[in-house]
Amino acid sequence: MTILFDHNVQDIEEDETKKTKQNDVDAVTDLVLEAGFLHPDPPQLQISSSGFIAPVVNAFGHAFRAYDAQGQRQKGVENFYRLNHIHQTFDFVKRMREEYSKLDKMEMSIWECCELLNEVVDESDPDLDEPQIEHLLQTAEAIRKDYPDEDWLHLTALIHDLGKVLLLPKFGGLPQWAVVGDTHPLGCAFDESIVHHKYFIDNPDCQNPAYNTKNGVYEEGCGLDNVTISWGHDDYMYLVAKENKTKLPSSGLFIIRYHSFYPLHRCGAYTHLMNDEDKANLKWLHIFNKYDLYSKSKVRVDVEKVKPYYLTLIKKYFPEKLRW
Ligand SMILES: O[C@H]1[C@H](O)[C@@H](O)[C@H](O)[C@@H](O)[C@H]1O
Ligand SMILES: [Fe+2]
Ligand SMILES: [Fe+2]
Repeated sequence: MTILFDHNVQDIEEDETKKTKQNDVDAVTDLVLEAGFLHPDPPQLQISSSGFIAPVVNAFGHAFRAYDAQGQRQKGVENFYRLNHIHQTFDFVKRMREEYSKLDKMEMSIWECCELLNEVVDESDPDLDEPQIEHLLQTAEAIRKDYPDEDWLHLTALIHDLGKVLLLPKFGGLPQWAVVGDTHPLGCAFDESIVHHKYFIDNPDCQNPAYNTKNGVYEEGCGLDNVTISWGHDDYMYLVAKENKTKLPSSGLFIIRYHSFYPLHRCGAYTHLMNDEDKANLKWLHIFNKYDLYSKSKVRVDVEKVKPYYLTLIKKYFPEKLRW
């Protein structure tokens, strides 16, 4: 089997190498092997310098995040991004943040929310068509295996996509383009690395010269907290966690808030807007992203078996009931 090194994340991983034992990092591989879509030839695993083993193909037999591949699912995904890029404007995001900061939609616990995600399927995702609760547990269990001592990271993984409840009628029933998919800043130029960039041509913000330069309405180094990012499940869950006074560390909140910001954490775009705290937190986001992306598989996690562990974490970091 060919071994490919993932240079993108290499520098962060060097610090982590000690923590990560080779025979402890096969959670993802196990899941994929059991599902039976790995073959020794051609090579279907990538091994990064830390020993993290990532499958090269997704459950549909395509490369991960292959937005330009042919197929029915890709067509739906492209249409999703067309709508997302046309309708997410600076003003739209401001209105959404105002509305959802009220947290007046619902009262419930974190676990109750996990169960609600059983109803949710994400149309923006070329790699997954399982109910979202599977994805939450797959991500959390995979990261738990490799980072057994970082319980905050396990819980962060479990809750990172809970914001997708915005799709449900009780939470306003927002359309998919306002909830899922990758995110990007508004109020400055749309970077070429954004998936299906061509559709921004019909976004009204393109007509506003103040929004069309590299810095736009921002100052270099202003910090991501001061940047308006397209509205969706990331920012909503960040608001919920913060306003309900979670005890998660700032790196956990950063992961939740920016995990869909692929132009930044995959492509290195918009880094000029970061401050020092963002840079420190980005290291954890890089680690998290591998598990978020490559743990997507058809192999189900036994929910009842792992539930007691996650309930203790929820109790440690969150109040019993949260306002949503
Ligand atoms: O399609 C996916 C999905 O919606 C994820 O939850 C999100 O975090 C990713 O950025 C996106 O590409
Ligand atoms: Fe997500
Ligand atoms: Fe996710």
